[in-house]
Amino acid sequence: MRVTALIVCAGRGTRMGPGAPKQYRVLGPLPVLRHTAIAFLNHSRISDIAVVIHKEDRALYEEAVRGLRLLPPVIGGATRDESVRLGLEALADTAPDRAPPDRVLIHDGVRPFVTEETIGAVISALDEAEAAIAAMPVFDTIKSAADGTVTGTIDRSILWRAQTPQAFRFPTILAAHRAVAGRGDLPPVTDDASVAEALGIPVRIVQGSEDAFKITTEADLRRAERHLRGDE
Ligand SMILES: Nc1ccn([C@@H]2O[C@H](COP(=O)(O)OP(=O)(O)OP(=O)(O)O)[C@@H](O)[C@H]2O)c(=O)n1
Ligand SMILES: C[C@](O)(CO)[C@H](O)COP(=O)(O)O
Repeated sequence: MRVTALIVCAGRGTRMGPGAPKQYRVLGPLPVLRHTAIAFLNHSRISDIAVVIHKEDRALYEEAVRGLRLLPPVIGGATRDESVRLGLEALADTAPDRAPPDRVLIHDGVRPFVTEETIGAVISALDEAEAAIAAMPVFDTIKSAADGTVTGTIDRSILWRAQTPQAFRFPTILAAHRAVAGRGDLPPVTDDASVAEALGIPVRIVQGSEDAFKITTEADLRRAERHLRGDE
């Protein structure tokens, strides 16, 4: 069985502020992306890895992954879901040299601390399901509000914080992304489970890890440095 990790890294990291895109920022001794790629390279059930990059980041990418055995990078698009779809199409278009993957794990390149356990768990979940995502329960009290005033308290027992990897049987997610591409009648798509949900495909929840937080802001990068040092 071919299990491919599709690592999306074509964003601009605007919430991080000025400087190199966050996926190429140095975290400890290595670029963020290199940490992430190594986590998947070290997993015995991952067959290969492809990274989706921004068209202006080729040099940054080549430097960050120098010496790592990866599939050729794919140029992404203006939105995360477009980058994913372009990555999936590239994986589909590898015949006759290589058959498409059986399973694909779509992962944010800026979640470097993905765990071996979570990678294995989302892969295994696909034995019984077409889709499975890493997620974490909600521990805070969640409010709705309008004009700065609370309008209610949301039942947090039904809420989960979606993470990545988000794992799919490859034909399922390829068809789903193709089906929703360009549809203006759907709510904004911020993860790949949303694409599957839009088509009524059941998505299993798999326990993720608090360590697998997404690096979005400067504060997250500082948190990641502390995590790497073992200070949290
Ligand atoms: N057009 C895009 C947008 C995002 N991503 C990737 O999707 C992941 C999660 O997205 P996010 O954290 O929002 O990254 P950015 O879009 O770069 O951040 P911002 O919204 O702050 O610009 C990141 O690894 C990012 O590189 C992508 O491949 N293509
Ligand atoms: C895919 C994701 O990381 C799951 O939580 C999240 O949806 C990315 O959202 P962003 O708006 O691109 O940061």
